[in-house]
Amino acid sequence: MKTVLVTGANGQLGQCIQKIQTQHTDIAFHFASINELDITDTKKVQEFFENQHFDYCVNCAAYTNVELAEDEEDKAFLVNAEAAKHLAEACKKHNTTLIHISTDYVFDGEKTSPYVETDATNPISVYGASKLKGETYIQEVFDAYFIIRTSWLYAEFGKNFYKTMVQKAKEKANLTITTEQTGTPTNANDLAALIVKIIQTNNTDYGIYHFSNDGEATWYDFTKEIIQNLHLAEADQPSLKPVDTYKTKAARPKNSVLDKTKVRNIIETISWQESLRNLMKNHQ
Ligand SMILES: NC(=O)C1=CN([C@@H]2O[C@H](COP(=O)(O)OP(=O)(O)OC[C@H]3O[C@@H](n4cnc5c(N)ncnc54)[C@H](OP(=O)(O)O)[C@@H]3O)[C@@H](O)[C@H]2O)C=CC1
Ligand SMILES: Cc1cn([C@H]2C[C@H](O)[C@@H](COP(=O)(O)OP(=O)(O)O[C@H]3O[C@@H](C)C(=O)[C@@H](O)[C@H]3O)O2)c(=O)[nH]c1=O
Repeated sequence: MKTVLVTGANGQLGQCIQKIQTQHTDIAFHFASINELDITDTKKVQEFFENQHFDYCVNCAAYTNVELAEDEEDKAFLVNAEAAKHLAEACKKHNTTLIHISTDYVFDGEKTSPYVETDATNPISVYGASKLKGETYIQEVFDAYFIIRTSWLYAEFGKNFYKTMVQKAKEKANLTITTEQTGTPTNANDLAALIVKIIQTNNTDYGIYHFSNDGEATWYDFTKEIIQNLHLAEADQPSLKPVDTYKTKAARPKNSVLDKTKVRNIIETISWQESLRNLMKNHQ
């Protein structure tokens, strides 16, 4: 029986992993929310690893508010960088493989084709910089890590762009959505499946991986597809307008499409439209 600690377990991704735990009776999960394990509490992290052996630690804990991070730099770096480093140190000491999640926002978006794992990073936001620092720390500490960079996560859980748009569309709001960024929406349930697959197959091809659904979209394209899948009557349709720029505090990469060639050695990938459709059949 493999033992797996999941930090930040009540977040969006953490809940997606919780949802599939019953399908994996060969894995003993310990789901720790921030209340049980605050990953910035170094002493608590050490105690946790001393009290029980974990074969894997899946770090779903993160500071994810891209806008607020511009004003809360210290907090973002504490959670996304310093705490990630301490987790890696605990993993190293206790022979635990770390599966850590990172982001497309480590790139500046100037590349005009999909980003591969070895491309130069150059974050343009505090959030992106804090996540990159977390990656760097982990790599400095040890080798037994999977750093999975993903993009534009959404699911039926937590707070995300998809859920905001579903709610606004149902309220018949006037939506103005940017076409300035191109990336790939990713169903967090698909990422949860990748994480479990790595664990189940005893994969030891450590390193950085890019994972997202297939294809590309602007936030406007994503919103349009969400609304189509709601199958609203003509009279209930919201107004949807593309705009060049939607004013925000944090800068976001113009292009953050990730190349999935490497990760396809582990799992198949599916188009973002298909995965969105699958989710919306069951959750609206
Ligand atoms: N969401 C997205 O679009 C994307 C996310 N990612 C990465 O994927 C990972 C999972 O993201 P997602 O599930 O969407 O994020 P969420 O914000 O939904 O979940 C993060 C969880 O971490 C918790 N948390 C925050 N600080 C701490 C702490 N100090 N100790 C323990 N837990 C803490 C949060 O608790 P609370 O809510 O109480 O603060 C929350 O439950 C993150 O690493 C994120 O950077 C990558 C690309 C896209
Ligand atoms: C709400 C809203 C946003 N936007 C724009 C703002 C922004 O450019 C874009 C995305 O909006 P959000 O701020 O919701 O998304 P954002 O927080 O930037 O999402 C990011 O989260 C972090 C955690 C990641 O790691 C990234 O991969 C990415 O998913 O859409 C509109 O154009 N219209 C709207 O009504």
